[in-house]
Amino acid sequence: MASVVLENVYVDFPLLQQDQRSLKRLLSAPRATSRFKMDDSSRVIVRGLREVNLSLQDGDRVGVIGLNGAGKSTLLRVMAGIYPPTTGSVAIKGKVGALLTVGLGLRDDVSGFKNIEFCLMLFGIPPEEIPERRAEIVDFTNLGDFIHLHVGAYSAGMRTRLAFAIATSIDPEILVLDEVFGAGDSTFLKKAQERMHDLIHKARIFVFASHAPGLLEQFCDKALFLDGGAIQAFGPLGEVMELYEQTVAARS
Ligand SMILES: Nc1ncnc2c1ncn2[C@@H]1O[C@H](COP(=O)(O)OP(=O)(O)OP(=O)(O)O)[C@@H](O)[C@H]1O
Repeated sequence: MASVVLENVYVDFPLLQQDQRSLKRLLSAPRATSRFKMDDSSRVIVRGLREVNLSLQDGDRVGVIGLNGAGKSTLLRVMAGIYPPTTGSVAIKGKVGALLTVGLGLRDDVSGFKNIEFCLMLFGIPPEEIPERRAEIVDFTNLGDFIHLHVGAYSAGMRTRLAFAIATSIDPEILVLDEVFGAGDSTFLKKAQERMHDLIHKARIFVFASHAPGLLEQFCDKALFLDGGAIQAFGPLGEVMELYEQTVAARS
C-alpha cells in the first residue's frame, strides 16, 4: 500500500540575494501579508507552501492546479523528498519516482553514460543489474556516440532525453510529474509519451502538476487547487477545475 501524508506543511524560502530596500518594499506591500514574512532570524522569506494537510492513498490520481507561483512545483518537490518542509511532517510509503525540472540531478562534468550509472546506484539498483538497465536507458535516449560525451556539452533537448530516460527507468509506486510532456523533439516526444502512459498506468499514486485541462482529464480523477501556497480545494477533478476557472475569471 502506497501513501503520501502531509501534515501542516510549510515551506519557506529565505530571500538572500535581494537588497534591503526591495525587501522592505516586499514586506510593506499590502498583498505581501500572506506570502512574504520575516522569520525568527530576521530574514525575509517567501512562503512557498502554507498549512498543507493532505492524505493520498492507493489509486489516487491527482492533478495539481494553480496560477503561476501558487506552489505546485514546491509541493511536488516536497513529495519527492527534494525539499524538506520548514515545519510540519511528510510521511511517504512507497518508492517515489519524480519527473520534475528536466535535467535536475545531471552532472555536467561527466558523460551521459556515467550519469546513468550514478543515478542507478542512487536508485538502489543492485550492481549486477546495472549493465542491463544502463544499456536499456542508453538505447532509449538514442544519443548515439554523444552518450560518451560530458553532459556539459549537450544541447537542452539532449539533456531532456537523458534525464527523462533515467527518471523513467524505474517503475515508481508513487509517480510525481511536473509538466514535461513538451520535452524533446517530435520523435522523442512520441516515445516519451508512450513510456509516460505506461508509468502512469502502473503507478499506485499519481500526482501531476499541469496547466493543460486536456491532460488532466486524461490522467487524473481528482484535483488539488493551490492558491498562494495553500490548498483551496481538493476533490473530484470536474468540481475543482470549475472552482479554479471561476477564481481565474474573477481575477482577470
Ligand atoms: N528557490 C526558491 N527561492 C525563493 N523563492 C522560491 C523558490 N522556489 C519557489 N519560490 C517561490 O515559492 C512560490 C511557489 O513557487 P512554485 O515554483 O512552487 O510555484 P508553481 O505553482 O509551480 O508556479 P509555476 O506555475 O509558475 O511553475 C513562488 O512565490 C516562488 O517565487
